[in-house]
Amino acid sequence: MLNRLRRWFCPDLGIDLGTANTLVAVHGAGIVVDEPSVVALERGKRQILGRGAAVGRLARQMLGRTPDSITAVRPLKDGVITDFELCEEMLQYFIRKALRQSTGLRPRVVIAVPGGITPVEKRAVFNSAERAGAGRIYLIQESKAASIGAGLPISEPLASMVCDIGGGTTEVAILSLGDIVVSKSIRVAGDEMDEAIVESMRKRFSLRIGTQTAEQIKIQIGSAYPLEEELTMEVRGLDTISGIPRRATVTSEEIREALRKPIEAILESVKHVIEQCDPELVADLSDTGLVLTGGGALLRRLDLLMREQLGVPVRVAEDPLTTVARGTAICLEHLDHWRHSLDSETSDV
Ligand SMILES: Nc1ncnc2c1ncn2[C@@H]1O[C@H](COP(=O)(O)OP(=O)(O)OP(=O)(O)O)[C@@H](O)[C@H]1O
Repeated sequence: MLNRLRRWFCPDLGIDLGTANTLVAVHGAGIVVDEPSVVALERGKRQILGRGAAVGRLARQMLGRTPDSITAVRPLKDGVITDFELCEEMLQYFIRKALRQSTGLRPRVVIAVPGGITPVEKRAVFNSAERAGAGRIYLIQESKAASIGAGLPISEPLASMVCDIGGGTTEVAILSLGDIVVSKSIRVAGDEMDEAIVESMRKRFSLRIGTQTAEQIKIQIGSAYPLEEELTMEVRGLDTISGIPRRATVTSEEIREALRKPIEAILESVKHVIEQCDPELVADLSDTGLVLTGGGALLRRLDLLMREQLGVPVRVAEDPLTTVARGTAICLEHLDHWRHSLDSETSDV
């Protein structure tokens, strides 16, 4: 009763602290924060602009287009915190936004983290969350949160497989009886795809573009497998020889070729996980298949390529960008069931 009252005043928060986006989910209210993981600073200073409000969407608009006096920074890279102070301020901003009104109480939070993070990186997440105002803090592996969010029957004695392709990391796991049986986390995901497009534009078209433009190209015409109708897009950039702005028309075939390496790396990690798994569980996969989550799952026809290469059914989760955050919220809802398998720490509540 006391707990329920406490939660009414200060709801528990599920957080997908991502390289590209941070999402906060509240039980009963769904996703209440969905913003890019970016902060804007005055160049040479450590203070976030707008008295700490230039965070998320507002800061992202500044990324790559900032006047010389302003710089926009992402506090995470490859799924882990690279700037502790800024990450803490960003988290604080998002937690406040999610709670709407301050009661002085510290919320319980479940934070999704990549499977491959080191103890030092884990500590950084605990510390940032604690200083950002969290009470008891639980860490859950992203692949597990993704499986829960995608509604996979992971508590059953049956293999479920998930591949979460985010901005900084790809998390692949086979789960059964509530836990991860085999997993792999690689630091190749959406950001690496954007870099591959930047590189290809430079080599093929002698055109310099930023990663923001590369991401737009990926989203607009990117694909992993031939399309029924191939697409084109006009891209603006700087001619690497003359140094003046120029346009070029790029095709989806060219972008597919540019994305070949990162996609191959992701496919290899999925194959590796399948190879490591017990044959009995692998047999289940021909029925249960693989579920793709994370923003990278939205790449056109990635499911088709994977199905062809892996020989198991592959489907994209519903609303893949929010699957991990929804998984953390479900986990909070059934904390007694999941608690034993989570890392946890508490600050003075
Ligand atoms: N339609 C799309 N096609 C391809 N990629 C997409 C699409 N929409 C978003 N993305 C990519 O998805 C990535 C962001 O996904 P997501 O929000 O799941 O990652 P994250 O949780 O922030 O990262 P991580 O889990 O690595 O910390 C970005 O690289 C973005 O470019």
